[in-house]
Amino acid sequence: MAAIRIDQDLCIGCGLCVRVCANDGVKVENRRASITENCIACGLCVDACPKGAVCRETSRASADLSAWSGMMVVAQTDKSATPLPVAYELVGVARDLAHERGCSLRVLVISGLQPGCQCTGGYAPLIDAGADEVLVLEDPAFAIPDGAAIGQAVAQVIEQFKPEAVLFGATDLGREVAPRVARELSCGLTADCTQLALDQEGLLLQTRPAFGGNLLATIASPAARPQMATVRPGVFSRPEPQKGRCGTIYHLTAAPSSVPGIQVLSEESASSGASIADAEVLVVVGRGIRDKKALPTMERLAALLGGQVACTRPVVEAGWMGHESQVGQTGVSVAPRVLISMGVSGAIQHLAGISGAKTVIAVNEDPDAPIFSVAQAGVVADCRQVADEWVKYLEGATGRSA
Ligand SMILES: Cc1cc2nc3c(=O)[nH]c(=O)nc-3n(C[C@H](O)[C@H](O)[C@H](O)COP(=O)(O)OP(=O)(O)OC[C@H]3O[C@@H](n4cnc5c(N)ncnc54)[C@H](O)[C@@H]3O)c2cc1C
Repeated sequence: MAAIRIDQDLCIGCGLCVRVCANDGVKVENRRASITENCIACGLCVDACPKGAVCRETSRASADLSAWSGMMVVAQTDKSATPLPVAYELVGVARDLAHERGCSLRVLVISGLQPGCQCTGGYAPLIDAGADEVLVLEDPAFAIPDGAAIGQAVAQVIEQFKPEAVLFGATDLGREVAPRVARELSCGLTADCTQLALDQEGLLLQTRPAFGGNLLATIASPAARPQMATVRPGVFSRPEPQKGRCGTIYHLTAAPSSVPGIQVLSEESASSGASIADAEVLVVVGRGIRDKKALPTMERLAALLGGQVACTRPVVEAGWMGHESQVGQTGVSVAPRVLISMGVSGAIQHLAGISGAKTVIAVNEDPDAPIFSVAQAGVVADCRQVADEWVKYLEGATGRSA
């Protein structure tokens, strides 16, 4: 990130910089301007200064942009050090960007296993998915999702390999690690991107919904490296593996952490089920189910279809389901093969999380509900009645009953 510097020899103390600053980030004393601690480096004062006395000062990380090249994906892993599905989704999009840019793609795997150990199946699938190099950063301490320690280690690897762009999955841990890395490297970070592209000069264009999804903001980072973005699980699809692709796997040892580590005193499972981000079939319930008592039927329907139940934000706010089940802008992005939407209006913040669904079947009493505009099949009816009938039919067809 750039900071603002004032050349005291050029400054005439006119105060135009103070007038344009919305943040009390600059003051004039004794006919000379100086930057205060409130400065957010927006640069309005740079443009306003008639004498060119105010300028941006580039940081350590961004000093020599040409030293940074190639793409990097930071791959979070599960307890067995197997990369999460979102890592493959990121490799797919980063591979396309690297191809367009004519550069290489490294995947940095965060492994909590003992040095030299690898997950079942190894890391070759990352190469099949598009990585040219896989760097396995190993430290048994990473078995604990400690954002501070992992962030510090990831920043060190990034400084060593100097990729021009780095992508993180917007998982709980990714959302904690990525800002710490950005802070450590003094670069920017765009959270929750839904599109990534390159401009003519090869700058990473990072697009994300803003203002409740009513606006798409495209953000570039021309003055700092690396360019960094987080992407939610399910936004991009997992690439088809290309068996036999060439690539190299390296094992790196993390430097000892200098941040105070997290100490685990006891463990309690927050949810027993699999993530809704990975479900092939989802029954998404909205406020239209009207009562928590309707949930068991929805769960039964989901089970009979081989899927899981997810929900809208009001259902979480009512305390009927946990936040890990919420689909949408402030929840999880999902990409099931079939999504059955029960009593969901289809607000834009909810639709932001279901764009990856292949087929949407919507059940709503209101024929004008916006959910129908994204559905391939729609039923105008009471969703509780439809769920009852559907469960009865499936139980009859399969011979199973609750
Ligand atoms: C910054 C921000 C972030 C947000 N993030 C999210 C998010 O991540 N996820 C999310 O879901 N929301 C989010 N919201 C809230 C969002 O704007 C909507 O309020 C929410 O999605 C509406 O949920 P709903 O469809 O369950 O409820 P409602 O809007 O109340 O819709 C209920 C629907 O059910 C229908 N209905 C009623 N009874 C029945 C019945 N018996 N059978 C069939 N249909 C019936 C109604 O016709 C209606 O269409 C966010 C809002 C903001 C401002």
